[in-house]
Amino acid sequence: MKKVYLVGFMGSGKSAIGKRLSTLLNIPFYDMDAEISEQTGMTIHQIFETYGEESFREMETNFLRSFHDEFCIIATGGGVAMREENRSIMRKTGLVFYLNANFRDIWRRVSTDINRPIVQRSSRGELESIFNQRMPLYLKSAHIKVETADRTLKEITQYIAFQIERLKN
Ligand SMILES: Nc1ncnc2c1ncn2[C@@H]1O[C@H](COP(=O)(O)OP(=O)(O)OP(=O)(O)O)[C@@H](O)[C@H]1O
Ligand SMILES: O=C(O)C1=C[C@@H](O)[C@@H](O)[C@H](O)C1
Ligand SMILES: [Mg+2]
Repeated sequence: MKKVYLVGFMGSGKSAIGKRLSTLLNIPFYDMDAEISEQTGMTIHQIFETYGEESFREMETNFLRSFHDEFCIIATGGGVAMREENRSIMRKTGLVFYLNANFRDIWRRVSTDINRPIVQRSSRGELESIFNQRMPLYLKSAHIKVETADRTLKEITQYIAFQIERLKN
């Protein structure tokens, strides 16, 4: 197995769990949002404002296309699993975990965060409808669905670590 990808909606814990997994298993960790920010020297917000969302989506696909071969953990951005090409690259080059969270928890975690442009421009109802539209595509991208509701970050991390150890050869 080459890579471990974490997919799921904004606030489902991809970045937080990715970091913890990396420490627990001693595997390098990359956060796509942070990597793209670093490459461009801009925040995600600035990229959306300056170039538009579609250009950001191209940057995500380019990241996946060109990322080097390495056994590592990758926390994807919340929209990455929406593109067929992205799903195909992830499934071919690694093991994909979908972090399933309920919308109530997600809203509590992200509604006041200024760093997520899609949250900033959406009402609660609009965000919930995006969440519902995206769900089938997260499922389609994933090899394993992880239920996160009522579980601590530690419990979720340990469960995914167990699955990685089980499937890595
Ligand atoms: N199961 C959980 N229990 C407690 N806190 C959680 C849990 N999952 C996520 N969080 C917290 O919610 C916040 C958002 O999580 P995180 O930034 O990891 O989401 P994300 O999936 O990376 O979102 P995005 O797609 O926007 O990058 C963080 O403060 C994280 O610690
Ligand atoms: O769900 C999304 O579309 C996004 C999630 C974040 O990780 C960032 O990639 C960006 O804010 C867009
Ligand atoms: Mg993240």
